[in-house]
Amino acid sequence: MSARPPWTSLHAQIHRTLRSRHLLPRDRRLLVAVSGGQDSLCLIKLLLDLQPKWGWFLAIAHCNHRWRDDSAANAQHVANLAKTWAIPFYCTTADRSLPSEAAARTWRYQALSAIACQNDYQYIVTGHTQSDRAETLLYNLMRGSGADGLQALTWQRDFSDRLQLVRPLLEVSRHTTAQFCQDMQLPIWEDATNQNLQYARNRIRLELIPYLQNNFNPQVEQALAQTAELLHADVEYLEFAAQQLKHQATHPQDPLKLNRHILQTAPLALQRRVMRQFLCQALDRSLTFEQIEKLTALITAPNKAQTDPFPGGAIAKVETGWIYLVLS
Ligand SMILES: Nc1ncnc2c1ncn2[C@@H]1O[C@H](COP(=O)(O)OP(=O)(O)OP(=O)(O)O)[C@@H](O)[C@H]1O
Repeated sequence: MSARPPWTSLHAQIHRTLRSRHLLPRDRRLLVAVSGGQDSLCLIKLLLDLQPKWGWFLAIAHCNHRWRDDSAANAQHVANLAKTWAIPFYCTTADRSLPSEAAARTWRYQALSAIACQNDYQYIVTGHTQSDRAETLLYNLMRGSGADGLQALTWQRDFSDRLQLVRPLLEVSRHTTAQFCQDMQLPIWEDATNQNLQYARNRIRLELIPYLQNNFNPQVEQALAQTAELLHADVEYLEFAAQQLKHQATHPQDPLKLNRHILQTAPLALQRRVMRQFLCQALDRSLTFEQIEKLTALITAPNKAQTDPFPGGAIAKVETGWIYLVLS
């Protein structure tokens, strides 16, 4: 008989989080995204240890960006771990060079979704931590994000009707995942690019956060993550209220026409969100703050006012009580 795994306070914390937030229901098929770094190793070990209580079917997915000389060795390292734990392993390798961190991220999520869909997994689980959440909030704050960007990394996100992304470690610091890996003797694969100060994200992690911890608040990561959590609830509510307002303001026979009188009585926060939802849906792309502001301005603009063309050529115009979008 194999010995039972040790039960630590972190096991108990994650067990409680999964239960209270209903993140990963029992008996589901989970695809765990493992880079080989400390956070995702901590995640997979916790899920393996909790598995008997929850009845999940676990598998590992690794994405090889081919960014580093040791990328193939890194993938092999994760493959070996999956073999040791006797769980399925899926690996995708990029077939083109990925020009930026953002491009790599987009490719990675597409690759993970494809593996999940082809092999019938309902959940992709990642090892994002409280520290990632705090860093993402700071990064987006400096880029001028609204609350939507500052809610930074949510516990779960729908990829489709049948596939969800879940991040169970959002209340766990990177310090804790490192300690856990050490205690459990998990073989971390160190990613040398994490130390490269050319990347803004690394400068935030290695320079800005330590500065804030030393000079302002030792618990700054926790405080920022808490801000993200509060903003998340606000954003959820505002998006819901905006959806309802958009529904009321949309012309019953023409989805490209909005009633200005209804919008004029709403607060600016909702006007902006309605305009963003309306434009994103009609043009099927995300838009900049300035483009949404131009459309919002039409709510109170004189009759016959219009915007410059949006990407793709569409123009919004005012016709007495209505704003309507003319697609090119
Ligand atoms: N190469 C990889 N293969 C599989 N999973 C990965 C890989 N890289 C990252 N992940 C998953 O994503 C999580 C977050 O990693 P990291 O913080 O490096 O990514 P990121 O680019 O900042 O992602 P995001 O934009 O989603 O925050 C990891 O804990 C892991 O679960």
